[in-house]
Amino acid sequence: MQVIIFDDAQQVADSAAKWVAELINKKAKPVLGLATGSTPISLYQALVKKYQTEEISFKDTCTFNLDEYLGIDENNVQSYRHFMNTNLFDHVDIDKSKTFLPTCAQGENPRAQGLAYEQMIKEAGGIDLQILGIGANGHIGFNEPTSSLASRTRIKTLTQQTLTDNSRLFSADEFQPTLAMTMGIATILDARYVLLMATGENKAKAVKDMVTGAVSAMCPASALQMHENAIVLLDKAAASQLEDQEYYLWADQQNNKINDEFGLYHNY
Ligand SMILES: N[C@@H]1[C@@H](O)[C@H](O)[C@@H](COP(=O)(O)O)O[C@@H]1O
Repeated sequence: MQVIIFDDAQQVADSAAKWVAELINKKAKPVLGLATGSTPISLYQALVKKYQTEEISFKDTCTFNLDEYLGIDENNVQSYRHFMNTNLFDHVDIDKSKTFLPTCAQGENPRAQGLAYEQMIKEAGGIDLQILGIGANGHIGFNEPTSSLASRTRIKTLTQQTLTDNSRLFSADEFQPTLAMTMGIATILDARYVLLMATGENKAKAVKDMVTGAVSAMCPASALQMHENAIVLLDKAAASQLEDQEYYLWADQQNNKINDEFGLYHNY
């Protein structure tokens, strides 16, 4: 796990955008895994800027989102499809027919939908780079604590903590779904690279558990310790409970020299 600590959230977003841009520019048919939540919004803004300045084009990129609420219409402003359209897809040259979310409409079988999503990822050649945020309870996607580390795309019941954390995004008269479809932890671990962004003090405990805690279903993000290419981008507040901050900063300086010479990716 490569832990990189930045002064602030904007630097985290700029660094994440650099990883995405290098992938998009390097691969003929990049497959990008995307996340929702407030953390990656600044990444998407940075990517839109890079598109506007012609540093990148999304025309050959295919995307798979981590999760989506169950039975939600894509025109509902609370749907993650709406989130992706308004934060990224509507502002770049991506072909929307190549952007996928693990949807499950009313009446559809969530188990069959989960299997179909896994198959689609496989047919696209697998995910090159998966963007992740982290929940305050250590969840990734909607893989709540106790999720199997071998889980695949499926229906998941959200925890009270996640519902409370996300309730800020819903107005009082709006229905807040309690069920979601999410890529599983094994699905996420299959990505060639994973890039987790975490900012703010309220993520510090989850970040500590993920980076230095035991690999455990109680902290789903800790499964990333088993990933060959997991990069964790943190601002100082999110890194504040890590004991080895000096070491991470020093190791990053060494890595930067290698990155400057050989690029960020090594196994394409
Ligand atoms: N399913 C999403 C996660 O993918 C996201 O990482 C998490 C944290 O969101 P935020 O970045 O808003 O803190 O919230 C949601 O539950």
